[in-house]
Amino acid sequence: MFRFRKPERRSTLDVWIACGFFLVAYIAAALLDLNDSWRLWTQPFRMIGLDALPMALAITVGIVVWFAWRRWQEGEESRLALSETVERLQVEVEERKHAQEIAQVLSETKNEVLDNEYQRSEQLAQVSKMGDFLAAASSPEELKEISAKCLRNLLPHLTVGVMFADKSFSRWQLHSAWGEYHERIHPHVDAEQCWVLRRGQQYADQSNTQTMLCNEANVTELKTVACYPIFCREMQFGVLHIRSAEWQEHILSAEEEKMIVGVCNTIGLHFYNAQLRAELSMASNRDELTGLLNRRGLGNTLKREITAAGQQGYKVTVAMIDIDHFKAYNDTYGHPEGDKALKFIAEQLASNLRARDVVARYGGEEFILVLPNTTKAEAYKKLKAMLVSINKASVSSSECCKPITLSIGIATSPDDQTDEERLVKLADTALYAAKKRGRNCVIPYISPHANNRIATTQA
Ligand SMILES: Nc1nc2c(ncn2[C@@H]2O[C@H](COP(=O)(O)OP(=O)(O)OP(=O)(O)O)[C@@H](O)[C@H]2O)c(=O)[nH]1
Repeated sequence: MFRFRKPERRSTLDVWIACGFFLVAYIAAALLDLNDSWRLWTQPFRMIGLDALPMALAITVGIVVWFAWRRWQEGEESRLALSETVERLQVEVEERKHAQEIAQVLSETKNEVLDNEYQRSEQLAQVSKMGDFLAAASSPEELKEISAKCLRNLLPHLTVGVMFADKSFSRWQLHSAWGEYHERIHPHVDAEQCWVLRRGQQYADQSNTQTMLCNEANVTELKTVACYPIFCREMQFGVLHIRSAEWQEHILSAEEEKMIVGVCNTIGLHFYNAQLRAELSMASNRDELTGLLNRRGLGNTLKREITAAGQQGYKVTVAMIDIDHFKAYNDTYGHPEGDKALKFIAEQLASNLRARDVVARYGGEEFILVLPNTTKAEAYKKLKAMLVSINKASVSSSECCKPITLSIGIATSPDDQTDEERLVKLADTALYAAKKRGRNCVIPYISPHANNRIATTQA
């Protein structure tokens, strides 16, 4: 392709070209001069003495041709310059277009990243809110409700079932389900059939073989399954079950999965804490030796019963029970035998009660019975019979080294007192009278004076 020459080189070339033209014109003129017709044609000029005119004309023609050629060449050069400029501009336009496309892609990616970040921060806010609510939950039912709600907010677009263990931890009941195919999720699953529960790990199946699927997954027409355990320290509390009607390599993206596993672990931790709290509260309200309520456990129960009795207009009778000569029993047969005897009495008392009655170990060898909806006379009759039956049972039981007798004092609310502590104190006053009266008897509280009199009267 023709390229532009630099101006200084072009001017030198132009001189040479002009000389060339001149030479060509001169040679042409000389050759023409040899030609007859040329001589004939220039004859008139010679006759009038203008011999040089043909040469001058030839030179002029040469110069004109040269100028025409120069003009043509310059036009060619500017056309070339123009086409190069156009080419350059086209390249520039292409480059700009490309840059614009990159900018567009970058801006879209940025928006996507921002959207994802926003979504993630929303989800984190929800998870942290869930953590607060879970920490404040006061029952397993509340924990289940809060967990299911949070999971629903995090995975609203999928078919999901949230299952929690029943009391025996052998069956997982469907608590909540949502999504297009939620009706196809089974209402319960047995622990032995669930790979998540058996392995204690998340389980996903996106193959179309279904060989490893639990019965729950096989019977439904849904295809891909992903299950996540809700557990803590080997204790399984629930399962998050996600289904899809399509074969999918991943139901959840890697990011979503990471978040869901974290949420399930948090829920598991709260269930575990709640269980620990319940066990702790149970332990602090229970007597270790007999398994009965202890004095702390009794406090709340007695208060509740007295309030209910006041509201519903019935009577509650409290019986304070003490084993007779228990120090001597311990001294004679040893402390371990004394423990056995205490357990025996606890079992006897519990087995003689109605479902609503409460028995507690008040301390040492003292027990308390709370008998709702029982008058003093009814309690007296019932406890007298109990006294005899426990004594009889102790005779034949291998738990007791010798027959055991009990002394019992009773007081009734609202007749004697409506305050639980004072009511127990009155029952204790009656018990003191029973001891004084010779033990192995039931004494109702009447008044300090009357009880004193009863105590000193021979049985
Ligand atoms: N084995 C055993 N003995 C206990 C336990 N708690 C308290 N005791 C014993 O219970 C006995 C109570 O004795 P006391 O308060 O003198 O009464 P008692 O000997 O039963 O005499 P009375 O009540 O007047 O008939 C003490 O010897 C305590 O050591 C326990 O958990 N296990």
